[in-house]
Amino acid sequence: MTPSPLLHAEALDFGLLAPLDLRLDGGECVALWGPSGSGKTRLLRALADLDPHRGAVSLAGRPRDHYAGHDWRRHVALLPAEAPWWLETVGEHLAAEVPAADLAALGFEPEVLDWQVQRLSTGEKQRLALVRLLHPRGVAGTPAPLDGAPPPPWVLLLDEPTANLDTRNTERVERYLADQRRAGRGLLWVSHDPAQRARVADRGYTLRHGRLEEVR
Ligand SMILES: Nc1ncnc2c1ncn2[C@@H]1O[C@H](COP(=O)(O)OP(=O)(O)OP(=O)(O)O)[C@@H](O)[C@H]1O
Repeated sequence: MTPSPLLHAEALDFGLLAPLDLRLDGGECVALWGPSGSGKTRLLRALADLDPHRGAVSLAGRPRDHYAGHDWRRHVALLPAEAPWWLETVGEHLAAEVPAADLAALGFEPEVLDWQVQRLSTGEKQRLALVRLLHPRGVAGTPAPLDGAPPPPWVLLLDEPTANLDTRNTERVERYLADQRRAGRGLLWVSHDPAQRARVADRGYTLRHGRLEEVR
């Protein structure tokens, strides 16, 4: 029997594209690309259950309805192209126990937690939003993971996570995300860069003529 995919969308319809099927396994990185305005962000938002949609989406074999809304979004976590920041300091946005190793992997000293958000550059915001995706503040009662599963999030929906970064920081982010794959998380990664897709992804989906097509 084929094991169920980590994330599975069947006949997903959010009003822009033909109803689409998509699967993502744990430990897999799948690239997503297509022209500007083709619907990549809206697809990620539908998978994260942030916008209305029809069709069946399941996580670890359990349908969306099995999970409370906040629990789904904790497990199927979206990194937007421009993540919002609403509190004064970086540290206020992150879990109190955010590992220094995660900060260091993305080029930060622990002092970054005291930095004012308003001083952050675009690229610093992008890298710190990735740390926050893995270690958000104020997530009550992290559910016990399934056997062998990493702590949530299990799926990372990444909207051009290196768009504002130089080569060195792009490498840091790629390494950090490779570590997340090794931990068993599944990555759906929007990238316009064919060289990056070849480096990081096992396969891909492209949006063409209002349809999602799988590319191997
Ligand atoms: N809330 C919304 N309501 C209606 N249309 C929307 C909404 N958000 C986005 N759109 C439209 O849906 C289309 C797809 O937008 P989307 O942001 O998903 O594109 P994209 O593929 O991510 O593009 P880019 O590569 O430029 O980021 C665009 O025409 C956009 O204007």
